[in-house]
Amino acid sequence: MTSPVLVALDYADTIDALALARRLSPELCRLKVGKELFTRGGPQLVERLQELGFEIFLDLKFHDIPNTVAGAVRAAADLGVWMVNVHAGGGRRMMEAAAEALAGRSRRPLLIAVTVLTSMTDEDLRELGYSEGAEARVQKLAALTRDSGLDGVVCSALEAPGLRASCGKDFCLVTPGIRLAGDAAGDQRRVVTPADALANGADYLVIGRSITGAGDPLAVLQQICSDIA
Ligand SMILES: O=C(O)c1cc(=O)[nH]c(=O)n1[C@@H]1O[C@H](COP(=O)(O)O)[C@@H](O)[C@H]1O
Repeated sequence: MTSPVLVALDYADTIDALALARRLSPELCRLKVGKELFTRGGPQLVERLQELGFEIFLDLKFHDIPNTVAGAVRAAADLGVWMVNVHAGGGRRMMEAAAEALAGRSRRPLLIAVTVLTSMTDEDLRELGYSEGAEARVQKLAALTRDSGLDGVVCSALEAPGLRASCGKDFCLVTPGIRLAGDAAGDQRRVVTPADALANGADYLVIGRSITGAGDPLAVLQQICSDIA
């Protein structure tokens, strides 16, 4: 599996999610199960997608007290998922507890922290009381994430060059907010094309509606994979 594409299965219905998965191929992508679909389909759906041969990014963005997040991450690992995430805003002790919960497992998911959501702008951050912009805030949260022993971060590919320089080549950069030329940004604000995201140093591209909303999702996925090969 060399494809960097993670297809976001943001569906309200498990039947639709499974139908899309059956049209795609584990050779071309991994699948991301987020809050909406997991709340509908639960662990059983994750297991069914894994039975189809897909590796799963369980995107539940855990953000709670350290003990609770450690337990949630352990539960995700027991499901056999490939990647799981927490919010870096939960702080050092929360992230350390999450990393500790996975320590010593023979097979463990990659543990990643969300920095600043790709739907947010500098103005949104100011409203929350942060004087720094997204770039500086992502840098700060990524450094804390790395120091807390996690494998990498979720960020916009706009921040990837700076993070590659500061966090090193082995720090995993997962980038949503991916849009094909001409696609509507929708609720996303910090958007980048697949080729530019990889050129900026991203390891993985999270792509939802550009694929799931297409008339022929497999054709779009194949086109993306050939464009970035
Ligand atoms: O953690 C994520 O995956 C995530 C973090 C972030 O900052 N921004 C973001 O869009 N995501 C997820 O990435 C996906 C993007 O979907 P599209 O905007 O449809 O490509 C959604 O499932 C989001 O939940």
